[in-house]
Amino acid sequence: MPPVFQSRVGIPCRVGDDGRMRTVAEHQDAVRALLAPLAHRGTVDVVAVNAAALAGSRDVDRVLAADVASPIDHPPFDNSQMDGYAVRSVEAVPGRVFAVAARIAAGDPVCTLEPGTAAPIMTGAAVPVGADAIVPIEASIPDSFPPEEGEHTVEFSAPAIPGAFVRPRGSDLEGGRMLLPAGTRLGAAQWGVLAASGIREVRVRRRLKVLVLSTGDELRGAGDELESGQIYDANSATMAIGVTECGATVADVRTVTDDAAALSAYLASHGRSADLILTTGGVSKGAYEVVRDVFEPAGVSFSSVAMQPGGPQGLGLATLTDDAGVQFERPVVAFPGNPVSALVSFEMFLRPVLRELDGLAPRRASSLAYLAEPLVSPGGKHQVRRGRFDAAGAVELVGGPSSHLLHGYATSTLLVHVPLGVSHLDAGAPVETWSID
Ligand SMILES: Nc1nc2c(c(=O)[nH]1)N[C@H]1C(S)=C(S)[C@@H](COP(=O)(O)OP(=O)(O)OC[C@H]3O[C@@H](n4cnc5c(N)ncnc54)[C@H](O)[C@@H]3O)O[C@H]1N2
Ligand code: MOO
Repeated sequence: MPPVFQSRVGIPCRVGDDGRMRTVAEHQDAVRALLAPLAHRGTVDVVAVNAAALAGSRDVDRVLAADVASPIDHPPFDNSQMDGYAVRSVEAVPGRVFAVAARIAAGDPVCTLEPGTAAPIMTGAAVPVGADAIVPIEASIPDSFPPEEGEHTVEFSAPAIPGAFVRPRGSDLEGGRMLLPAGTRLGAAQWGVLAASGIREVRVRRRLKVLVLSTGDELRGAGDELESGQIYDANSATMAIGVTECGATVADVRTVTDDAAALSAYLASHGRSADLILTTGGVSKGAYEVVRDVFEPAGVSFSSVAMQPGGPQGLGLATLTDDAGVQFERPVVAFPGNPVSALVSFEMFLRPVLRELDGLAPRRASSLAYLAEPLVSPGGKHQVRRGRFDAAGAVELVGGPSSHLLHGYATSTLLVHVPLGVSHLDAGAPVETWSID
């Protein structure tokens, strides 16, 4: 029974008959297995719970490495939910006249309410000892606070119910209980509750470090003059930013030439700095396949995956040697150089695993949609096209299937999946789409 690519919206398809190529699902599993040990990267970072330092920093988006218990009750004391009067509920019947006690503002220390009095209290202020209910100012007569000077009286138009408009101490969370468990992704609300607990710093998972290497003699960087036959390097940007969007960090991003000795020297000096080495280019069948030349002898396998674009792939644990002559191992994921091939490979193989390792939702939102136009696909491969919704909600394709069409990719909002075994789809046919908007 040949392996099956199980589409996320349930379109199963058989693998082609040649039996030589890996299926997408098999390669996905291989990448996940290779990178699984990175889940147990030992060290943690300590980040200060400091709004000013966190604002605008990448540290806002971190994952807790350890459980955090609350050192205090939330709220830390019974407090008023309304601007009104703190009263003893048994006394507060309509028609009864109260002497107005001293005002209680948020931030004032806890005081005591004398019997027969009602204390003006502001939202968030500590409920005085003896009071068990708050009457909102709207239910008082007069319905505005009297001046602080002089003696005043107040009555209420409705009875006070015990506990009314009191926010009891510990009603959100009692001190000592779990505030946030290990593995929690920190966002605005989570940083807020840490701050509200008075916690000064938290231990977060260290980010994965990825070495991003683009290979090719033809590649130049922004600011360089292009000479004949040269192009600007796109993959350094797509891969480094893709990695960053997965919560990982880029140990170094480098454009390297098709010079095996130079790449080996670079790996000797920088290879240890990363958890993972991600390369683009130099993996197919040309005369200058530097990635293959350097990593194949180091233990990385190069094979074809039944996917288009993104067919040629390298994957494995490389045994490398550092400048001191000491061997070390690093997982290597090698994508083809064509920019769309590299991006589609990233989407299909690396993005889900990196995001999962960082506690992020691994999958793109997917939906079944209908093609606005017919398409053809190599039946023996899972094709990934780029597209967007037209005005009628059908999927129009953006550009052709070729793997150099990066502008088309950049102006698309959908990846359109044409499963293995399908060589033609009519307009109106259902397709699985992933939102890359
Ligand atoms: N005889 C064969 N030729 C090719 C095959 C094959 O099976 N037999 N496969 C083709 C496929 S499919 C792909 S994909 C590419 C993969 O090639 P490489 O990974 O070796 O990549 P390069 O040759 O280095 O580059 C391919 C293409 O992409 C451009 N490129 C590379 N890096 C970048 C970058 N960082 N930024 C922008 N553009 C980049 C490069 O200039 C080439 O045009 O092989 C096919 N050939
Ligand atoms: O498989 Mo290649 O990645 O089409 O250009």
